Amino acid sequence: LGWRTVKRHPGPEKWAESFPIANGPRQSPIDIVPTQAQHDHSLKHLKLKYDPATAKGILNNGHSFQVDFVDDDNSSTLAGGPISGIYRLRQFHFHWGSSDDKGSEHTIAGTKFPCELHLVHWNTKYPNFGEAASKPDGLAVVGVFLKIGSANPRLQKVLDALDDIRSKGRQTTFSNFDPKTLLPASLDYWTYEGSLTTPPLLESVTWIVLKDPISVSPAQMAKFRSLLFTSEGEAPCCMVDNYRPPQPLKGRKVRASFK
Ligand SMILES: Oc1ccc(S)c(O)c1
Ligand SMILES: [Zn+2]
Repeated sequence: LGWRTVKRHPGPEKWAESFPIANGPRQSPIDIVPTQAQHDHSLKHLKLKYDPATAKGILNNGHSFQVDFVDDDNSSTLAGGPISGIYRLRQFHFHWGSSDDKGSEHTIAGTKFPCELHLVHWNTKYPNFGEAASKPDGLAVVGVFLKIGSANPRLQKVLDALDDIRSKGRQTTFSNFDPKTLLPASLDYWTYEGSLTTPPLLESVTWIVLKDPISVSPAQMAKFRSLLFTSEGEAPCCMVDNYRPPQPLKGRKVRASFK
């Protein structure tokens, strides 16, 4: 293998060796085909209630970066939509590409976006995130596409924090941030039953993928790509292409909240 082709980080094609669920019946992401999605008028509108004071920190975990939230009460929650009960916001993170023509995990009729935001919530019928993550109705993740356009001022505070967490394992405080400011005007969504898209690939996620993207500029995308997969002291490897490609639908139905 030439140096260009050597795989520094065992990518998605290797995951099934350690995580057989990678070939399971409800894996994510998927390609969403709008014409094949079924409008379900019994789907409720999304109820998102986020308290900026619950923002806690920002961490480079070696496969993405995440903004963590205090989740020991119902200050920041998701309800309504396809889910029953109340789910608490745990963290949000992104997946992105090495160039603007790829990077999202879900695709829309084959169209890839340069980046995708995941807001991760856990079902409060379970005692904590770890317990919920192992249950079929344990997690609800809101997915938001980012599309190249004008610079998005709402992203800037997150991107400005990346200078302090360039390497794997770095974290810093991140407070007073309302993730609702990252959402598009319309909360129309597709929903289906799926999984985490990174190991352990647990099949515990009700996916809620918003139809409308938010904008991100090429310069802002370059900030994402300035992060490193590697720890300080290791040969630096840019954190890019941390997306899993679409997985087989295996008979699942995708429902639409809109006509
Ligand atoms: O906890 C997580 C939930 C969803 C996704 S896609 C993750 O990467 C982690
Ligand atoms: Zn994710």
